This record gives sequence, C-alpha cells and structure tokens, in this order.
Amino acid sequence: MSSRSSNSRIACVMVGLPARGKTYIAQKVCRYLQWLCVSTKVFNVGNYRRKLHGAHQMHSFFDPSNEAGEIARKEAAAEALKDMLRWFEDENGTVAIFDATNSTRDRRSFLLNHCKKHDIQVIFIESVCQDEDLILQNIMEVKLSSPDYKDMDPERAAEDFRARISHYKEAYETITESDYTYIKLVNVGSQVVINMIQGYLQSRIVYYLMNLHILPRSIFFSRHGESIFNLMGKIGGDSDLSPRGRKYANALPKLIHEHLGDQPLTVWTSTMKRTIQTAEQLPYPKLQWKALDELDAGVCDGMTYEEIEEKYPEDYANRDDDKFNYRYRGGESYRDVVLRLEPVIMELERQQNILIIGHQAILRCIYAYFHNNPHDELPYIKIPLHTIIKLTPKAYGCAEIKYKVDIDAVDTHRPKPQPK
Ligand SMILES: O=c1[nH]cnc2c1c(-c1ccc(Cl)cc1)cn2-c1ccccc1
Ligand SMILES: O=P(O)(O)OC[C@H]1O[C@](O)(CO)[C@@H](O)[C@@H]1O
Repeated sequence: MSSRSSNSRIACVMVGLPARGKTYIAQKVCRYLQWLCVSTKVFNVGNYRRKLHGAHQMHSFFDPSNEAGEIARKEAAAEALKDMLRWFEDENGTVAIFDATNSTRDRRSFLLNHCKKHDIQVIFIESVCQDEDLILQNIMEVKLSSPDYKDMDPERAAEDFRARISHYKEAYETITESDYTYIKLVNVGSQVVINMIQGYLQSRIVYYLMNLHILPRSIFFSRHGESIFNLMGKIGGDSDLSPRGRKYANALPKLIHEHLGDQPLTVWTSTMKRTIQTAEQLPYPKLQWKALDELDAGVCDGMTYEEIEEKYPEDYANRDDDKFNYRYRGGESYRDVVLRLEPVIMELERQQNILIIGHQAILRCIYAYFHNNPHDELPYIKIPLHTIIKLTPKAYGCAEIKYKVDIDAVDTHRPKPQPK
C-alpha cells in the first residue's frame, strides 16, 4: 500500500454520540494504517478540551444552552483542527482522524469546507448504536476511567455521563448528506451504509471497519518448536524439529487447554515443516498460510550469520542500519513481510480464538500490529522459542500474558548492535 497514493490527503471525521466507540474506531484505524506504513494520526477534541479547560467538567459544560461551555468546546475543536492542518503540512501526513462528536450538519459542513480549502479529502465515519448494553459497557470500561471522572463514585459518574449524552442527543443529526463521502456503522457494523467512497485508501479503511467485531476472544502466538537449523545457527530453510522442539510440540496441547478450557480454537501455521510439526498434536482445526512463511532470506537462506558476514560483509552491516527496510538479495525485508501479512491481520480481526504457530520475523510483525510498536523497533522484538503469548484485546489496547515453557531452546534473538 503506497503511503502517498496520488498525493491524496484524507481526513476521517468521526460522527456519533458519546460512548458509541468513536475513539475505539479512531485508534484502531490509526494503528492499522500506521502498521501498513501510512502516516496517520488521531486528533481527539476531548483531549484538547481537557488541556484548555481542564478535566472533571460536569455534564452542564456540554449543555448546548451553556454559552461558556459552547465557546470553550468550539475553541478546543478549532485548536485540534489547526494542529491537524499543521500536521499535514509539517509532518507530510496522509490520514488524519478527527475524533469528536461532530453531531450536527452545520459542524460537518464547516469541517468539509475547511478541509476542501486545503485539498484534503473527507470521509465521515459515523457510529450509530441503539444497543443500550453496549453503551453501558463502553461507559463502564472507558468513560469512568477517563480523566473526566477520576476519583469519582462510579454510579454518580455514570449518571453524569448519561446526562452528558442527553445534551448531545437534543441536537444530534445523523448523516443524511447524500453528497458526502461517509460510512455509517450501525450497532458495530451489523448494518453498514456507505456513500460515495473515493479511491484506494478510503476503500481499504471501509473494508477494515466492516471486518471488525468486539466479541470477547483471545489470540495466542507461539513460534515453532526449536528446529535443527536453530540448533545449527542457520537461518531460513525448512528443517525438522529438534528433539527439544518435539518435546515442546508434545507439551503444547495441555498448555493451550489450560488457558482455553473447552472454548473453540483454530490453529494457523505456515507451510513450513517446523510449524506444521509443532501443531500436529493440537486437537483443533488447522489452517496453513503461505503468507505466514518465515521472512525469505534470499541468497542467505540456510547460512549462519557468521557466514553471511564472511560472504556479504556490506549487506551484513547495512541490515542493522535499517533492519525494517533492509531486503535480502533475492529475498524480503520486514516491510515486505508486513504487507504480505495484511490479509492475515484482516482475517484475524474477523475471527475469535486463534493460535498462530509462526516464525520469529513473522510473529514480530503481527505482535507489532497489536502493540503499535514503531517500525524501527519491530525487527528486534523478543519472541523467544518455547514461549506462548496470549493477547486479549481490551477497549484501547491489549492485555498480554507471556508464558515461558520449561523446555530449553537456543536463543535466536540478535540485539541491535550499539552505535560504534
Ligand atoms: O458501536 C459501539 N457502541 C458502543 N461502544 C462501542 C461501539 C464500538 C464499535 C463500533 C463500530 C465498530 Cl466497526 C467497531 C466497534 C466499540 N465500542 C466500545 C465498547 C467498549 C469499549 C470501547 C469501545
Ligand atoms: O531478522 P532476524 O533477527 O535475522 O530474525 C529472522 C530470522 O529468524 C529465524 O526465523 C530463526 O533464526 C530465521 O529463519 C530468520 O531469518
């Protein structure tokens, strides 16, 4: 996905009452696009309001008849808009996400015209939700832990937040502007209305949103068991498991069952022997993905790092200068791997409990999608052998458990060399 296709700049303008998941959507789209090397940034007007006028504003601050509140809120939005335009210019940004309620036609028309003047495409993303339980879940999970309600009695805080919502409800106008580019997500995308979507990037954002769900689920990662090539310090190849690697494969079913109980699970492997052998005894449906095969080391496949340093000294040195973009001769870079993993990430968002038996470079890339690791750190993330990582997506992040299995294995991690 080229980061600046035909020099287009896009503002995703969120629309929706409070507690409809606008920030959740904004942060996920931002994380997805950043992972795909598209420069993206969220501008959350609530944060600007807190910065300018403090947190702990009670619901009256949001009452449309409250003059001072209206002025203060308009000021915060103007500040956020100014920073957004400056970011496009100074940071060469591609996709900005303007996270606010933007709940009236006037507001949306003002934003659209303002962006048009600066040659910025606008796609409105509206979240409509009639599911009271989901709204309450949002309030309990997110709003009560927000700075606005810090140290407040949860009951009173929830009551105040509902009063805040009702102030917005009075003036709320759902998107019906037929000449606007928008996607309307009703009840977490159980119904989706799209209108005048333009271009590649907008289509990818729409497709991503249509694949999201918020059902509870866990994602497990493990590398294959130790392989013969790991023991020999050789990279790539398609070798079998070592005796210790087979021991790990034997231990895996019990370990996974301990975490998962009788919940359903699907196991994804690459098409390489070491991951297939590791998954063999797992009593779950399995799927092999070519896209999950290890980073292709090209001419260096099957070599040790010492042999590479011997035979291709300049390549060896260059790789650590910019490990994310370095591409092996006749092989791949981490950037190449991220782009070929996009369909795996898309399917991962659609699924529920999944265990991926993967490879070191592959799991670094997938891990970085969930934890939003910067690209320069990504190729050095520690994903040791004989370790199970369990990720459970939460409102705005991921809970993680790392479980080191007591079966020895070589350490294949190579830290970034200290600058000389
Ligand atoms: O439509 C909602 N209504 C109330 N809450 C919501 C949503 C969504 C949501 C909406 C659209 C899509 Cl494509 C995905 C998620 C997420 N959330 C959320 C719930 C709890 C915590 C953080 C966020
Ligand atoms: O990018 P790094 O640190 O060389 O790690 C990727 C390497 O890890 C391995 O999976 C195991 O060493 C190799 O097959 C692969 O080339």
